[in-house]
Amino acid sequence: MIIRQLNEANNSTRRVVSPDGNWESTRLLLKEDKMGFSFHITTIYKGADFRMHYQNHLESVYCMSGTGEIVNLEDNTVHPIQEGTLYILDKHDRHILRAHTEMKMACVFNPPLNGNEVHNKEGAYELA
Ligand SMILES: CC(=O)NCC[C@H](N)C(=O)O
Repeated sequence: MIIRQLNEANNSTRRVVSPDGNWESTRLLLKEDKMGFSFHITTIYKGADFRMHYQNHLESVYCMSGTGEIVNLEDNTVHPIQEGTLYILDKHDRHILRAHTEMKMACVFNPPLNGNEVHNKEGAYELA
């Protein structure tokens, strides 16, 4: 069994701050834990408006607090995000995320991240 505390992880190298100024993410569970997925608590900063395309990963994102919206660039639909919303990028969907307020998200990635990934120009994480 593995037990981790967010407040401890926030003060460690598990906390990654994106150089683009849009988000930070504390990666509580990583590839090295051999669970087959990684689990992160992510803060999207208020006013963030950015494009992503996880070409190499599937991702589920659950909103714990805050409000915003996601644009599905595959069909140009816009979906509000609020506490309790889960969006699932099951088709490597190109998307834009907008934060109307700060948003706290719980994120699961398959395959798991190694720990220090930040987005490349495409808004993807490279595979190690
Ligand atoms: C929701 C989202 O994809 N935010 C970018 C950061 C990512 N969740 C991560 O934890 O690396």
